[in-house]
Amino acid sequence: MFGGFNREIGIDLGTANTLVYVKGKGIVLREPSVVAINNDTKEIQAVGEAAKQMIGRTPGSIVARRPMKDGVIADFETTATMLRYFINKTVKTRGILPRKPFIMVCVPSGITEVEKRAVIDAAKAAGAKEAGTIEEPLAAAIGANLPVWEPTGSMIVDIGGGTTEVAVISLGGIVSSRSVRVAGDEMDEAIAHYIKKMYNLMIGERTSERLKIEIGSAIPPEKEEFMEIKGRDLVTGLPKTIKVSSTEIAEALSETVNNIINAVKMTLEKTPPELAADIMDRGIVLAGGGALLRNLDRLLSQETGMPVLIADNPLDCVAIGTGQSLQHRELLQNQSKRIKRTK
Ligand SMILES: Nc1ncnc2c1ncn2[C@@H]1O[C@H](COP(=O)(O)OP(=O)(O)OP(=O)(O)O)[C@@H](O)[C@H]1O
Repeated sequence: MFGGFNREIGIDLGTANTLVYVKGKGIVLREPSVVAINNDTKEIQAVGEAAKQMIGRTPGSIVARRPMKDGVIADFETTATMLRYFINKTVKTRGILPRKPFIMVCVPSGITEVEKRAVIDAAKAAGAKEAGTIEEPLAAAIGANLPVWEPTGSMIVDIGGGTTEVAVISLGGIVSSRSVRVAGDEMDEAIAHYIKKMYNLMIGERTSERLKIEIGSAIPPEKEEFMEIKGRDLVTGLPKTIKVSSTEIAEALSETVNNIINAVKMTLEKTPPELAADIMDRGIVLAGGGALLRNLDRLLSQETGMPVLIADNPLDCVAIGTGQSLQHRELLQNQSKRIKRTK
């Protein structure tokens, strides 16, 4: 019924970024999941990239916030407004959104039925003929081209902004999974904390993220790299510039990285032996922006004794998988009926 060319849209409603995928066109919108609100009037000042630029730079009355912080919908009203804004922006600026599309929205696993309903309502309010939701690990696995519909075990580790979702999937369903609130945001916080402790320097969220992306690594890299950063000296209260090394950032990240590795190990321990053997053959697949942290694949492989691969487009996997899942709506519906029956 919804098979018409590009009437299907997938939206990855992520903690850090929201992506819109249109069948036949690919990813057409990619913006930070940030909303700036005027606290006095409660009016929305900016959404997406414009709002992200405001983080840490707003006057008292305006707050730039991430309505999905920690991988859950912390502020539903704002999330719904943000979703509507992104759908409308896709229609207006690109003019490619089909009329009355079917919209599939990827949501963090473990959100409540009420929250799912509210996401569906927000998508409908933004013009969807019909809307559905898919859980993030399943979408990531589809986007990473794992054989999720077959009777074989696949393991996906999706390291996003707020959460790391580890799941073993077989026959279109999640067999065992673990979701921990330790991912990219926590890495940024760990870096800021380390710089404060070692240098008495306060740095902003965006500076820590740059350190992580530019010189961060899960194990100290063979070739040392350095980066200059600016912050506020906590002793003098004045701006100051310092030079930080990649070894220092690896040290700052070690605890967070270990927590992610432990989540993978715990999920492997709960995985039935036949499926574990399949994963051993195929390897653990990393997705999400956190998969790009240098040497994380190497360290995870050393720690688990399993092959570890990074998905082709780790940042886009979930959005692509969400869009592609529409082709398998019937399988998804059957699967969720099966899961409800066995609960
Ligand atoms: N090269 C990189 N190295 C390390 N981390 C990176 C890199 N590029 C992006 N990231 C991090 O990836 C995270 C965003 O990933 P992604 O877009 O997959 O998250 P999300 O889907 O929005 O979040 P969630 O899955 O929690 O809902 C951010 O924390 C970002 O800093």
